[in-house]
Amino acid sequence: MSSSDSDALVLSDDPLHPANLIPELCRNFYQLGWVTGTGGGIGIRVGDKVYIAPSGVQKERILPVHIFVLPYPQAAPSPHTDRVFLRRPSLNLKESACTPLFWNAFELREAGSCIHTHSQNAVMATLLWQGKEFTISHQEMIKGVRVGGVARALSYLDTLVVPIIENTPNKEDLKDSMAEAMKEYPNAAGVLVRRHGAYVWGSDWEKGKTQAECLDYLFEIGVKMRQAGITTVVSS
Ligand SMILES: CSCCC(=O)C(=O)COP(=O)(O)O
Ligand SMILES: [Zn+2]
Repeated sequence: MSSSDSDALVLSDDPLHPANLIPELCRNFYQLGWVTGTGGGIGIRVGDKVYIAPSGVQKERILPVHIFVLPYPQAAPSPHTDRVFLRRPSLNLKESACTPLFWNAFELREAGSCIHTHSQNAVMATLLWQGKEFTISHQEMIKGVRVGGVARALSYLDTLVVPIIENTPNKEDLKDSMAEAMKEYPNAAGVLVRRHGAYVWGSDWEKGKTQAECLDYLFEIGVKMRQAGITTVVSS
């Protein structure tokens, strides 16, 4: 494929094209403090293509030409390449180190997007919930969260449970523990990574964004409640 052919995979006048959405969403997430200092990001899958941002760059300054495009499902990689690409940026960039983790959401939940945040709300939740689960109940925003991130919405009467996995020095090493947590908690809409952040997904980019917003709200209110010493639920 020539570079102009492969550029056609990321150059579009449509603001909803994933190569336009990823830069826009990353700018929004930067304002929320989710992707500062180059950390965090989003991967979007539409049908048989996955769109991924570069690694280690200022995520709020990404352009469509910086986007990698990978086939989905991923063909078996050759011994000389880790991954198969339909399009790589001409600049000397590497795909996000989150790619294998985003793949967990695509494969295990048939997700259409996966968002990785370095939100301090998520990190604080993993510090105040020292076990392997974050839980919260009796919050209206629980109704915005979907079972498994992609199915029916939870009810006000449901308790939200998000598994917490331990961080590792190398991001790639999180793939297996994230997948194990997703299998052990099939109803969870995301996975928290202790002292690091969260991975949240949805069936498309909009629903993934909504899931990430609802979960981040619940991490924040949960943290504030613990810090205020509120441990009981008062009814009526
Ligand atoms: C200060 S960022 C450390 C690496 C990390 O956790 C991260 O999310 C960055 O991922 P990237 O997409 O830049 O490979
Ligand atoms: Zn990270």
